Amino acid sequence: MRVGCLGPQGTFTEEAARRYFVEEDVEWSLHPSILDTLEALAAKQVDRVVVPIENSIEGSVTMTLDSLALNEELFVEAEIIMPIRQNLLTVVGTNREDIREVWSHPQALAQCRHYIHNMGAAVKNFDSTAAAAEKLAESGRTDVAAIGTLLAAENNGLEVLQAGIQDVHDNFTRFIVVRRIGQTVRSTERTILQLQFESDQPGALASVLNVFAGLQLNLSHIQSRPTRKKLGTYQFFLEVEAGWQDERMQKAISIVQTYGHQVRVLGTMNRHYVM
Ligand SMILES: O=C(O)C(=O)C[C@]1(C(=O)O)C=C[C@@H](O)C=C1
Repeated sequence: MRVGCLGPQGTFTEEAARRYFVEEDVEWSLHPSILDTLEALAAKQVDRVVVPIENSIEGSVTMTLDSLALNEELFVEAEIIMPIRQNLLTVVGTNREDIREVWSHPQALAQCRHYIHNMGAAVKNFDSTAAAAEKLAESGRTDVAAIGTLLAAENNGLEVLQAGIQDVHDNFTRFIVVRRIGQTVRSTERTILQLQFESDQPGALASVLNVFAGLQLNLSHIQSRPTRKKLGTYQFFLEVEAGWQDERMQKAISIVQTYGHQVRVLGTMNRHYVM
């Protein structure tokens, strides 16, 4: 199986993907950004991709949600949860007092926001934590640090100046495994829905939420995102604690559709912890 994820080697996503697909015979394909990873799946260059969707400190990875919403070919088939330990990586011989800039992926920088603020350093965004580590090693700069994995330090000959620098000790990221639509995916645990309202009316969202409540379906996540059509108009992503094939789930979807709202099933997934 060909599996795609964010590269270069040593990203958190690659770590999660390798731990999840541990028993499969995988041909790995690393991509420069989350968007490129999902595009490779749509273009049939790979069979599955793993992308981050939410972090316990910083919240949703909106690029992933928006891409799922825009591309009707994609379907989520599993969920992976992995603990995230951020590390301050430097060129050998760097003094902490000399660090003026910190380079990393925006999600990683956000997870260490207070730590970086206390250092008095500026931040610079990269497409992945491993890309930042690679660029730091190439530059040889001793006034810059990168934030990333221990593997990225090892791969690039960087020193781990400090480990576990995320602002909250218990830090977890949720990743999803995505495939192209086609074959039926079975799961018992969770379904992701995209909800769009035809018109803005009082109680529209409340009436939808009541349908799930009435059928004893627990919502584990709700996120609003712009419709991208008009300022101040939103679509919603709901995660519901039941598989797509669950009778109550099917019933909830058809009731919401009879209200005239658009509901699309973005995937159905069981949860896997990789430690
Ligand atoms: O840059 C990486 O290493 C990634 O795998 C991306 C990513 C993310 O976008 O959330 C994955 C896990 C961590 O939360 C930090 C960064």
